[in-house]
Amino acid sequence: MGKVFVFDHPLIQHKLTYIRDKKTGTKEFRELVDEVGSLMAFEITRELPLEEVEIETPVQKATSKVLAGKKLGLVPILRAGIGMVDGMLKLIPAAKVGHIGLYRDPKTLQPVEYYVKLPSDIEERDFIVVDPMLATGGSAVAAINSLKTRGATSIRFMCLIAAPEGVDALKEAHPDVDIYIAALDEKLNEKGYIVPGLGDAGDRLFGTM
Ligand SMILES: O=P(O)(O)OC[C@H]1O[C@H](OP(=O)(O)OP(=O)(O)O)[C@H](O)[C@@H]1O
Ligand SMILES: O=c1cc[nH]c(=O)[nH]1
Ligand SMILES: [Mg+2]
Repeated sequence: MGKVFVFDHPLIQHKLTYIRDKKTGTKEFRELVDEVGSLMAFEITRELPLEEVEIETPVQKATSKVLAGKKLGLVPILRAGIGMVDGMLKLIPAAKVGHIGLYRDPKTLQPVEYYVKLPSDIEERDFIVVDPMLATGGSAVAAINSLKTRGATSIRFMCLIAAPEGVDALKEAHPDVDIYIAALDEKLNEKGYIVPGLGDAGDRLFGTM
């Protein structure tokens, strides 16, 4: 079964409070989501494998560590996932970025896929699917289905805020996928929004309320 990790680093928790606050406007919201994207990228890459290489410092020859293993692929779920990608790329600039476009039908809450563009070397990469919100879980499950159908075998999911319903749905559908979140909230409301949540992440990022 996939594991769930909550990033309780004080800087992430502090910034998340201002992201949640309805008084935070679009510009600041975007900046904060970008910053938390970087901080979460730092945490999620903690276990990346290293290998020793030979180098020469100005003083003498030395062995030192560099990243080894499979290359990374980031896959934001459009639109809102885009808000976290630049922050992540600041720390892992060589990652390739695929995009999966999905919106949640407001009546049925079912995801509707409208765009998929992924790196060509899918089997070679460890993917991190990124979306600020894991609500019913429908969008994350569909995005990961889409990646797996195209050949991805190593996938993790990262979001800012998750509802217990979304975590359960994702674990059930994709038990091989570990989930990384900044906060696990209380529940979903009758419209499928996370409570207390932050509202509609895409609308707040792009100012489309
Ligand atoms: O877990 P779920 O119930 O599927 O809900 C979560 C999805 O809803 C939001 O996207 P939205 O449909 O609002 O699209 P947007 O990013 O274009 O605003 C959010 O960014 C997730 O993708
Ligand atoms: O609370 C929620 C639920 C789904 N999508 C959002 O953007 N926010
Ligand atoms: Mg939205």
